[in-house]
Amino acid sequence: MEAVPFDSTIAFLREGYPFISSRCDALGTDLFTSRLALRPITFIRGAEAAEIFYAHDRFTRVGALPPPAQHLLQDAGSVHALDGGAHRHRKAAFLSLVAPEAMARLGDLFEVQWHAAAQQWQGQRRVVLHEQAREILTRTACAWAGVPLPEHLVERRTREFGLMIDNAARFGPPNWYARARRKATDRWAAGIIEDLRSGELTAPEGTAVHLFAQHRDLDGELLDPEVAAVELLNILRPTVAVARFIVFAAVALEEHPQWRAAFAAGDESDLEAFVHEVRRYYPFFPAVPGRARKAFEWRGHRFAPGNWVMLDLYGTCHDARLWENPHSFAPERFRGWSWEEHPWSLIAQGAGRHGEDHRCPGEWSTVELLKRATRLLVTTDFQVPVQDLSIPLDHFPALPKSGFVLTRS
Ligand code: HEM
Repeated sequence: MEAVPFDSTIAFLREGYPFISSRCDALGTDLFTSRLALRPITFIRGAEAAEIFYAHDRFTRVGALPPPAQHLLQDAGSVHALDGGAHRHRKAAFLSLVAPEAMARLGDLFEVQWHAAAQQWQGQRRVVLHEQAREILTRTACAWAGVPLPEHLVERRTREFGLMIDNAARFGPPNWYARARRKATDRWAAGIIEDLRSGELTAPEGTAVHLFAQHRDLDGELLDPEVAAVELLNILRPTVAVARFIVFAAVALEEHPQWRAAFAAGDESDLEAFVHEVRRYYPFFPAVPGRARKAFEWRGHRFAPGNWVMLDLYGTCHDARLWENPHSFAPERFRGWSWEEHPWSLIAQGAGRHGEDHRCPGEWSTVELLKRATRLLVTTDFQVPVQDLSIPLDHFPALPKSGFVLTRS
């Protein structure tokens, strides 16, 4: 392994998720500088780095993600692109959607859609869990968010969300295609917001579409329909992305059958711990980029405003100083654990405080959906045929090559 290349682009793409942490381990540090696409960057890793990166508004996301990724993920005008008071105000709106009752409703809708899909599986010899979960989640997310989704649009919307997720870290034609397709999704979502505002459509209070159609920023103005649409998609797309974690939960149940046996027997005392371990152990977002807003110093390194920094999420979730045997799948480690007490260690979905920092407001949805999916995976009748369940770490975002094939006896 070359210690630190002058430009890390090729090494990062070739080595994938462990790139930052393997360099940090080799150098005995939590910080090193290099370049990505020739742009100077500082890579940081670990719980203290997570605190530096998330707390006290030290970093902005503006200008941090390359446009090909940004357009497919959070996009311009979103909560992610805001800082300070404007960010906290918009973030509070997101957090108003995730109260316990709303999570129970999300989980119930998911179960209904899962059972409907499982009926269809009966007529099929084999299905791919990742594809099925994406469609189930597209239906679930739209129903939960108050978005009308006629049957003839289900496949199309599922495909568009999938393209955004799969191609955010790719460059060239696949990314251009996904971005072109996203334009149609943006128009569809903006149309729904406009129909709601004109009264042509109604949605219950407490749903995401109702919220973003009515939401006013700190200046008292309604969001532009395009921005409200972006925020609506920032609920729908990542909810569909939970399909990857559902596949990882299925892999974990297959490779650690004692958990399948416990949950199937109705012992759910470790269900939440299992779900947190799925989020910690399996690779999803490798790292998050930001740009320094203020000058400060950490570990002898001087950060100047505008400096580009990348926090290692995967490496921090596998940091041996935080996790005993970090490369073992061991849900027991999360018994009695709470993210309020440990905001800087399980950072697969960002770090810090949800209301103040850029930490993911979808963590409760993710946990709820994963708990429901795990329960359904152990109670739905199917077989797991021999297949390659290995997860290549040099592909962003990762997934077993088979997508997890299920067959029926
Ligand atoms: C599929 C699993 C998910 C993963 C791996 C994930 C990951 C992340 C990460 C790493 C961040 C922090 C980004 C940063 O610091 O720059 C984030 C932020 C965000 N996530 Fe998630 N997320 C997931 C699910 C969700 C869900 C289900 C929702 C919505 C219901 C959601 C909505 C958001 C939003 C709106 C932000 C921006 C928050 C802010 O800037 O304050 N995510 N997510």
